[in-house]
Amino acid sequence: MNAPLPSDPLDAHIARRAADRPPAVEVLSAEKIFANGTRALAPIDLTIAEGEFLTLIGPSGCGKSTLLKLIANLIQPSDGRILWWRGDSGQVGQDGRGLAFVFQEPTLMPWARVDTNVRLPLDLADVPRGKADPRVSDAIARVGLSAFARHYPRQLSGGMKMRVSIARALATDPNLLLMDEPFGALDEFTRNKLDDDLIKLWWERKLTTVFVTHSIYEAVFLSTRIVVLAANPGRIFRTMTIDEPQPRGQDFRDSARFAAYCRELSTWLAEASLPSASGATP
Ligand SMILES: Nc1ncnc2c1ncn2[C@@H]1O[C@H](COP(=O)(O)OP(=O)(O)OP(=O)(O)O)[C@@H](O)[C@H]1O
Repeated sequence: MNAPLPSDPLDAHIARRAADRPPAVEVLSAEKIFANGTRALAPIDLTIAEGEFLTLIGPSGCGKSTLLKLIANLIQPSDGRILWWRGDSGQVGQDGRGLAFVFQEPTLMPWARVDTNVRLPLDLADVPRGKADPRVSDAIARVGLSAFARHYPRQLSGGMKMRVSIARALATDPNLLLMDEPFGALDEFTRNKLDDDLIKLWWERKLTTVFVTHSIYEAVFLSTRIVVLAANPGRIFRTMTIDEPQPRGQDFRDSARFAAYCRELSTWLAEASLPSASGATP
């Protein structure tokens, strides 16, 4: 097959485009050592441009979730800094910018209907009902669940529950969407469908997104850039740019270029998983 292989460092074209946009997130020599002494991340430097869809992938325990939580300001770096839109990440929420975090579990309130679940972050922020309700309806419509707004979570499939979780994130109108293996528990068909919808949502809003997955196919399909991490301690192993037209669909999945990206990424993941790459002592 003659499909061109993906470029390793950002190629000049993409680098120029990324340079045109302000950085949404800057990870500046951020390191994480947990209280028990586990060195989860060696100092990491990573700049995420506004509007990027960046995916973190790597062997189990390489620090993907830790890096995502650092970016989310859910945990603090042991050293180094995280900046959001060139400001301290602790300031976010106070400057009109916000983030939403989607976890692997949809974490819905079982006793509350879909619309009430989606309204939760707005209720917590004391947004008046008159303002909140249209945003809730819009978010539910965006994930294709308008007909289920008055249903309870127990009446929904796993994929639909995850859509509710995404709607809840979108209702807050975030500037930064962080997703930690959101579709990892779903079957492949449902996962592909949600990936199709997610890429459309991302494309409509150009919402800066940081996504964690174990799936090579999902990473290649969704991302503008993929960061491969290696473990012990977690660090950036390689970066792959997926410079393909958006929004992507089944034609991209079926293309020779998609297969070439996946093959290359698979090789990199295998290399990142070797003990010599992980820095583990034999
Ligand atoms: N709260 C914690 N306290 C101590 N060690 C932790 C803590 N959270 C994570 N770790 C350790 O930090 C390392 C990175 O964990 P992390 O969950 O970020 O990896 P991951 O790449 O997301 O893993 P997976 O792919 O299995 O979800 C692991 O060695 C893990 O055991």
